[in-house]
Amino acid sequence: MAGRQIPVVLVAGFLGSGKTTLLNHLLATAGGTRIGVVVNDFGSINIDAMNVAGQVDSMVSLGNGCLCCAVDASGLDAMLARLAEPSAGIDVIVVECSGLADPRELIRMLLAGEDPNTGYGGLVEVVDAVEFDATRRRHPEFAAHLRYADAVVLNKVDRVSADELAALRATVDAEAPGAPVLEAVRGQVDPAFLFDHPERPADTGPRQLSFTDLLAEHDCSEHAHSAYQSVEFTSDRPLDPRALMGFLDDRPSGLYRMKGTVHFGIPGHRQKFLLHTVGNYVRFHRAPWSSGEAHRTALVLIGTDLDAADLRARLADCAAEAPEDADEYAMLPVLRFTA
Ligand SMILES: Nc1nc2c(ncn2[C@@H]2O[C@H](COP(=O)(O)OP(=O)(O)OP(=O)(O)O)[C@@H](O)[C@H]2O)c(=O)[nH]1
Repeated sequence: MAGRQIPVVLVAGFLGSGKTTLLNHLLATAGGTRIGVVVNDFGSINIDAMNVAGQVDSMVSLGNGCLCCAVDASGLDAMLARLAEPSAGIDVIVVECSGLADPRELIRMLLAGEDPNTGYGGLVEVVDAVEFDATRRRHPEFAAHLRYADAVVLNKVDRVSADELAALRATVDAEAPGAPVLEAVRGQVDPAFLFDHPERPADTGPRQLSFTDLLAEHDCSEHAHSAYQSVEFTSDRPLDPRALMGFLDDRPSGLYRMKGTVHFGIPGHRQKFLLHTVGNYVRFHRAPWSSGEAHRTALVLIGTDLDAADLRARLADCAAEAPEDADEYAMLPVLRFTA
């Protein structure tokens, strides 16, 4: 007889909405709750996995593509079964979907899953308060995912005005009828809320998961990700901060998301710089290199109509000649965008 099923909670949301930030917050504040994590990156460098590594009880990372297309139900079952080993003592499993995943497909796989120790625990949809309107216009199907949400985290509310927030709330309430909406800055919501989410209301109306919807023919080519591509760039040579800022100022309009680590190697600034761009937003965070970690730049660029060779060449041109001789103002353009 199987014991209690471990709930598997999906965290979904468009590129850069704040899923990894939310996950890190949950991991940091979950207290005694042991969380197993499945991280999915779009792109073959596992930036998200790197950004949560070290905090988790047990992690499976799936690189190289979108979780909903890369695994079939048995693949997902195998990953979950690993995390659900009784010896791991995991209380809840959180699956961070890639920013281009279709959660319906994952819900379907979880509902069809055969592992007796795990069961579907709900969909948490992260909405980017700044980008939501634009994303909704470009990708109506993403807004449609909200109707499957059991809870919505309306994130980055620090970056919108009270009026914008009120308008956004109205839209999200309409798109996710009955789902609780949690306004958040940096994903800071009470984990108890997401792991023990309220029962669905009796009349779940349009949010109800219909098997017809979920079992509908799933054609990956119709996903948003078929229009998106990811470009990886790595460099062992430090990058020149002014040159990199020049690249960022002049990045192609289709380049929606960049994330990864940058190595400048300038005296006083030899730490790792984590770079995030989402739409027009650019932010660096400093972090220590882990012991044994190579001091190198590793970036993933995600967008539409990208010229991969040109982007790689332009980034390669940012390599610094002699970072140790950089003048004292060299880092200023980067530090202006460093949190
Ligand atoms: N100002 C502000 N920035 C935020 C907030 N939440 C996240 N960010 C920033 O937004 C950027 C993207 O956050 P991530 O958590 O990496 O987003 P993600 O959804 O995991 O991204 P993908 O996996 O690429 O889809 C990072 O620079 C975060 O620091 C917030 O509430 N306010």
